[in-house]
Amino acid sequence: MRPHPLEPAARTVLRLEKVTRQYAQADQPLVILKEADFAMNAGETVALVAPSGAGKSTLLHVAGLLERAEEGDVFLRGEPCGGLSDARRTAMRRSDIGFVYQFHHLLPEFTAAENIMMPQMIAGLKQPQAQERAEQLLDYMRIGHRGHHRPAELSGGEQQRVAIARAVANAPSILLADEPTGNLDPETAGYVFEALEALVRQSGLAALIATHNHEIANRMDRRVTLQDGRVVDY
Ligand SMILES: Nc1ncnc2c1ncn2[C@@H]1O[C@H](COP(=O)(O)OP(=O)(O)OP(=O)(O)O)[C@@H](O)[C@H]1O
Repeated sequence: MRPHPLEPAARTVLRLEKVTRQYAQADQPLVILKEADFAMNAGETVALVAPSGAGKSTLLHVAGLLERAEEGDVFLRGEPCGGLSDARRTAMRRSDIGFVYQFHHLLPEFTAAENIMMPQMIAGLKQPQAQERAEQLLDYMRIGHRGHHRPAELSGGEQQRVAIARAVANAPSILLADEPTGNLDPETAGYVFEALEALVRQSGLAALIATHNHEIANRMDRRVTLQDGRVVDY
């Protein structure tokens, strides 16, 4: 249904509508998401807390256009994405969505700054501008002095802060994070998460963060879980 012309502009940046995602098995398919509905507004932070194997990563992959739903659709800023070509989905993902994973997945042969410059230059930015933004982001994450180091020369917390900076390098409107602090000790997890939260709040990103950490979940605007393949608030 079209919004009324006098309504304020829709603030929903991500919406899943009756999304079903299943994996083929020998006997019957393994259904992970079943007619799942979910919506997230600009600037909203949402924690996704569910037991291991419940489908958190699957939900993030479908929401992030890395996997296609068998049924239902994903809407990015109102645009239905299910029927789009792989190339178009990749373009939308690159411009609109940042991903952070449990492991940093930084390119080992490049410095921290270069890792953050890479997605910007793929998006067409010139090297000096990409470098300036990388340096700003490193400063913001309080690791400005580590920009010339390669990932192997950084601590786990520093590596993850570089990964977060890289995820937002192209100024996406949505951040999807899969256990972003799951590989860190509790103290490091705490300060990495603080940096992530500050960045999200400051930039007005909508963030969906899968986590087993209830302290982190409690700091989000909203908490959701997966129940029988559906997304429910708790
Ligand atoms: N490609 C695949 N083929 C078959 N089954 C899969 C595939 N990917 C995931 N699964 C299954 O789907 C279920 C949900 O997996 P998913 O990784 O989404 O869970 P999760 O909640 O993120 O778990 P964790 O907290 O352990 O990371 C699991 O039972 C998993 O084994």
